[in-house]
Amino acid sequence: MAVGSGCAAVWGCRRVLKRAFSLHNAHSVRGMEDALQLVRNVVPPLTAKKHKGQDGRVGVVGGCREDSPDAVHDVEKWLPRLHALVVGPGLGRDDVLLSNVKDILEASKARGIPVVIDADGLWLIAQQPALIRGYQKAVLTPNHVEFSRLSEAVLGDPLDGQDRRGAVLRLSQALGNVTVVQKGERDVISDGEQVLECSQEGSGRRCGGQGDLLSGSLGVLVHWALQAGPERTDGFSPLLVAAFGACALTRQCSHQAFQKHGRSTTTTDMIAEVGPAFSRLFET
Ligand SMILES: NC(=O)C1=CN([C@@H]2O[C@H](COP(=O)(O)OP(=O)(O)OC[C@H]3O[C@@H](n4cnc5c(N)ncnc54)[C@H](OP(=O)(O)O)[C@@H]3O)[C@@H](O)[C@H]2O)[C@@H](O)CC1
Ligand SMILES: Nc1ncnc2c1ncn2[C@@H]1O[C@H](COP(=O)(O)OP(=O)(O)OP(=O)(O)O)[C@@H](O)[C@H]1O
Ligand SMILES: [Mg+2]
Repeated sequence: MAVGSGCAAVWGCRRVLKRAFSLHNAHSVRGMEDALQLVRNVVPPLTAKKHKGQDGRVGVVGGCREDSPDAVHDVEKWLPRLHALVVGPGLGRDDVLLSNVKDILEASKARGIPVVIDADGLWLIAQQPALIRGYQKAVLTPNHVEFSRLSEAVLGDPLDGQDRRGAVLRLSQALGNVTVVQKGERDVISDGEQVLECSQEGSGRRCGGQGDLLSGSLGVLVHWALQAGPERTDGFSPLLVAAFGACALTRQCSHQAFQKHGRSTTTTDMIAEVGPAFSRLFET
């Protein structure tokens, strides 16, 4: 989407049409370039006027400390400093641990802290959907199987493979418009109102840990998008745009790492690609 004085009129006209289309049809899926531009709109500029942590302090609840008796108290101390929390990567499914994670989620919601819930954090949500129902600062990032478990637990029916967009929309609505990302060949993202699909070219490698890269980068993008506000996301929810950005970044990292390492690509190789991938997608 070219935006400049010469194109202002075109841009303005297209923008009105797009907004009309997108607001009229809640299931509209936006083009990749338009959606990438929305992500660019929320990336905070680097300036000498900022200090450490100002553009995001993100906590990860990944299972090491959450097994201790004082886990909730220990983590709660950090909450006032955090802009977002990522819950789930590497968590495990131990009952005592998940009980602590439940209390940490309750404390985070009470403070209005945005939460990204992935992996075994989703195992907990499938068991207790009420934990995040209606908390519109939550983003869930299920893979195929995790989505099916959630769909079964919340809607009573497993994944409808035919109509992925409808399935994601319905699950989001049933959870009170939390944002849901169904990862897959194309990532389908919905806040129960609108739907975005990310088809950024990734790779054929399905090494473990790629979902962790997605949920971690999403923790940062959620903070940036909420800080930027809906006026920067053209009528789309900031969380929807943040989720699209994390999906595109993760897939681009996979694509770049696979070009270098082929079948031996691991998520560690992908992490090394975050800088160049981010620049390619979001640095104008
Ligand atoms: N960094 C860490 O610590 C990480 C920790 N992790 C943790 O590891 C645990 C296992 O995680 P996971 O993702 O392998 O198990 P899950 O999603 O329950 O799938 C179970 C089975 O479902 C199937 N299946 C899977 N995908 C499918 C598809 N697209 N389409 C169709 N079928 C599909 C497949 O069955 P199979 O084909 O093997 O019979 C698969 O074995 C879990 O606790 C997770 O949190 C991981 O998140 C990785 C990073
Ligand atoms: N069939 C596919 N083709 C291309 N990209 C895919 C495909 N399936 C998943 N991806 C991408 O791979 C990344 C991880 O998705 P995946 O479904 O493997 O998550 P996951 O199972 O939670 O990963 P993890 O092993 O970290 O738990 C996402 O960026 C997703 O878009
Ligand atoms: Mg995963």
